[in-house]
Amino acid sequence: MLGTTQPPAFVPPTSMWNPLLDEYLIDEILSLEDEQRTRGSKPHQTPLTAPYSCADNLTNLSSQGRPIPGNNSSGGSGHSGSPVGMGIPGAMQFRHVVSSSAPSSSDMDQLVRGSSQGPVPSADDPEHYGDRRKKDIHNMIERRRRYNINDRIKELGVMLPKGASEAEFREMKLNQGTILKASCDYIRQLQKDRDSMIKQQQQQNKLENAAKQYADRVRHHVAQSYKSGTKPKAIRKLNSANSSCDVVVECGEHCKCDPITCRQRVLQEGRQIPLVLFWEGRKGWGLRTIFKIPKNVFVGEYVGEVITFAEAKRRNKHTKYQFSLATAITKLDNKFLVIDATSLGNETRFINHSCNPNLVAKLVITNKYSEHDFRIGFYSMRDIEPGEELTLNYYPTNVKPKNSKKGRTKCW
Ligand SMILES: C[S@@+](CC[C@H](N)C(=O)[O-])C[C@H]1O[C@@H](n2cnc3c(N)ncnc32)[C@H](O)[C@@H]1O
Repeated sequence: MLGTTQPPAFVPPTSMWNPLLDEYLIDEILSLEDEQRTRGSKPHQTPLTAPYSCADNLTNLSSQGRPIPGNNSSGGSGHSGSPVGMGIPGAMQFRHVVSSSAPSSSDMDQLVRGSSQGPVPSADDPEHYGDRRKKDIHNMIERRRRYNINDRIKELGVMLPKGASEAEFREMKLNQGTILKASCDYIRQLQKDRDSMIKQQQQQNKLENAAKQYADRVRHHVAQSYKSGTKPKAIRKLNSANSSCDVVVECGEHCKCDPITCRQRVLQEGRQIPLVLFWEGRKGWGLRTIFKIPKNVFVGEYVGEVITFAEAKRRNKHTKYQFSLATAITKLDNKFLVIDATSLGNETRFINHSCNPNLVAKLVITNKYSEHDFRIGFYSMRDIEPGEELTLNYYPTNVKPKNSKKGRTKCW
């Protein structure tokens, strides 16, 4: 290999061991050695004064006027433990770390100088001498590589997570095989974790984008409705909320409308008008409005436990918070259910009775395919002034009041 103008085609190492690389190194060392010997034999040439290291040669070849193809690295000293970018083709990919327990540069130096123990081969037999030197250097490199591998495996063992308990970990027989296997497992786990983190991050980004788009759409629609002069949903009137209609049908999950802009989902959005609880003397607690409520506006929903008539009858003596659908409408498919707000309910259970009410109760259907989605909504029958009490006729004319005498509606 030495003496050829072109270096051998270099295959980037896929492992720590690369025979081509060894050959190349050995040839380079021997050629340097030859060069020195030749220089030293010429009397008028300056001998080498600085301590000369074989390992230094490996890393400083390029600076000594022997260009090595592909060598971009300035190199290190090659001494124990320091990362060295080898001055050889493909060195960029091959970051070599010299083992701390490996034979040192001076060992290598000695070897190259031929001061190692054992008979020195005669210089008269250059072929034999060359072969012997080659073999020694090869062995030395091989030893260094082995030490290096061992040290890196030890390092991996120290870096591995301790697992369940440190004591258990210490008891584990950490031979090189187990360390390598545990390292592979650990790296695999890290890769999995990284993948799932990336997925989570992507999911989160998606959700954030969706939320942002949603908020933008809401802002856009509110701005549009203000521009076109329509009122925002909070005090929007519902066409069907007039006293001549007992049933209000809202858009539900089967409607194709946009849930944000749909004007037929008023009750489903909940109460928008602020109300206050007020002590009404003999009537007990009552409900008042702080702001003016225009006519035909949704005010609130009566919520509670939905029970059967039979169950309502059984509980009747113990509660005053039952609201029967039959009192809001006369008949709906013969299904009369009762909403009991005794143990579960909201502020609308404090609406008191009046023969001259300002609210009307309506049956609201939000999902026409489910009989359980009948709900009770309260709507303003007229304009209600700020501070006025909200009232409802508990006994519409077509329903016989439970405490009436001779069919006459009891009215306070
Ligand atoms: C649904 S609750 C209304 C809230 C009730 N005021 C409270 O403090 O719990 C119905 C009860 O309120 C009382 N009530 C409602 N309207 C009334 C009125 N106009 N006059 C007297 N009491 C009334 C009756 O005791 C009735 O049984």
